[in-house]
Amino acid sequence: MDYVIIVAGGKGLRMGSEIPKQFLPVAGKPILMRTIERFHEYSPELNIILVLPESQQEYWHQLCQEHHFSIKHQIANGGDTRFQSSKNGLALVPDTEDGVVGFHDGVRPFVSTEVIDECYETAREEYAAIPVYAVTDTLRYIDQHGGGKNVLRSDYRVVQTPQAFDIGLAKQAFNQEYKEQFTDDASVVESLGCQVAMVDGNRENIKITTPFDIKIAEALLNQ
Ligand SMILES: Nc1ccn([C@@H]2O[C@H](COP(=O)(O)OP(=O)(O)OP(=O)(O)O)[C@@H](O)[C@H]2O)c(=O)n1
Ligand SMILES: C[C@](O)(CO)[C@H](O)COP(=O)(O)O
Repeated sequence: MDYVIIVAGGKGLRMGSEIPKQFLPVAGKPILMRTIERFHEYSPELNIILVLPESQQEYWHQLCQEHHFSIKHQIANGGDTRFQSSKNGLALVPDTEDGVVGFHDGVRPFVSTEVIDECYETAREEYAAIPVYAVTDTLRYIDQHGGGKNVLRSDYRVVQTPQAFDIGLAKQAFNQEYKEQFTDDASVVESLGCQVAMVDGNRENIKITTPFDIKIAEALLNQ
């Protein structure tokens, strides 16, 4: 059986909104519902685990009632770091389970079902897969003294989610002690010494982080 862990346990500080950003409506519907719908559309059989701060779970249930949102999911408590939130979600996947588990940001509602499929199928064959896309701006490295120099952008990729792994591998990876460089789930798996395959992401799969991203999200839905 396959799983997706949708992490929405963060503080949304860069958004600065009164309502946590994952609940903000885009074209009338909370972002988090749009994200969950994408995975249900990919596969109605997929087991969905949603990670939310305990203090927001009651509000989420109210929103689900208001919006008649009925896609089945389990809920895990958010942690102080993304690593801890992912780990709390993974704890709800039985140790005996075979298959693939994906980790996806609750605030990436525009992932395509093709990209989800590519990540899951690549992880089934190669144990670990993440979606990436090429950098389109010039990139500049800034040194400790405030100086800088351009770097070769073709050496870099922008990383998205879902990040998909063999369940056994993910369980082993998240047994490690937390390290500061764990900014995504692939970095946790790589710290075991494993290779992570890259697949093409979709450019619209933005992480809604700041108020500007809400404008982009509205525009994407109105095109
Ligand atoms: N302790 C944390 C931190 C982040 N996340 C989740 O990881 C995703 C990507 O993180 P980001 O967009 O940076 O969200 P926040 O950490 O909430 O934002 P900020 O850094 O602005 O506070 C989000 O869906 C966020 O809810 C999480 O589940 N638990
Ligand atoms: C996981 C992620 O979305 C991949 O781009 C990203 O690393 C999360 O970053 P943040 O540190 O939570 O902003």
